[in-house]
Amino acid sequence: MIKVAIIFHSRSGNTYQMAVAAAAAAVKAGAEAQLYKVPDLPSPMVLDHKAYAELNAETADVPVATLADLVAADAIMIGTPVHYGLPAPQILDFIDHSGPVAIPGDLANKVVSVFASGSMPHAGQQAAILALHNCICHWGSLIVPNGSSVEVLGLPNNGAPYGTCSVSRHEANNVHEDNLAALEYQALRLVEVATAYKIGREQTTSAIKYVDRRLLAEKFGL
Ligand SMILES: Cc1cc2nc3c(=O)[nH]c(=O)nc-3n(C[C@H](O)[C@H](O)[C@H](O)COP(=O)(O)O)c2cc1C
Repeated sequence: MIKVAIIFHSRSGNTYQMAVAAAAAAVKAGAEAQLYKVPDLPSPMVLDHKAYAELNAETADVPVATLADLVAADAIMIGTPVHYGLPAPQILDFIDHSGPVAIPGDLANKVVSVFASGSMPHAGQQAAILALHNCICHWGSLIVPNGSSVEVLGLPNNGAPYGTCSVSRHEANNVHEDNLAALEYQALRLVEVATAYKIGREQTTSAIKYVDRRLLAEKFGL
């Protein structure tokens, strides 16, 4: 069974709502799904303190992501709020610390897909997703975008081929049903690609086997 790790950061619940929908969709697609929140930073800029406190209580039992969780997964979804047109710094900080598994190629056979929530239309959701696509290239993983061929992706509140984007209008837990439907497609597509890739890898020679772990251990202390 394909294991999907859904890694997210959220402050007012929108990205969390998207992550929950993605997990349900991955399970519906026949995979095993686990949500992970990335560690918070020491002094987060919080706009909606009530929603932040409620979300902290609601996600108290959601495990904090570790690098081992990335390695254990076949497929990874990353969910982020948009911060000044970029992914949230919590997500970037987590990725910054992924060297010990990224450098030796332990993430190279992962299939990865990204979604984002911003407050306003055209205010950086796609830029944030594409910024995370850059990181995924450094991991050597396979990016699964949404594309635009399927009807659900053309619903009025969808349209970004890169990954599902929501517009919260500064409201907590305000993800539109069009976006939830797009996430169902995105998770199904991710599970499909991860399944095909897993079967295909059993029938081919892995390029990753050429990684010289001894050299990396010497150079980076990994
Ligand atoms: C520091 C900061 C910067 C933000 N910058 C943007 C931005 O560039 N574009 C945007 O659409 N929303 C921006 N927002 C709003 C959030 O992205 C938006 O409210 C999002 O839905 C929050 O997701 P969450 O409910 O999962 O926390 C910003 C919020 C914060 C706290």
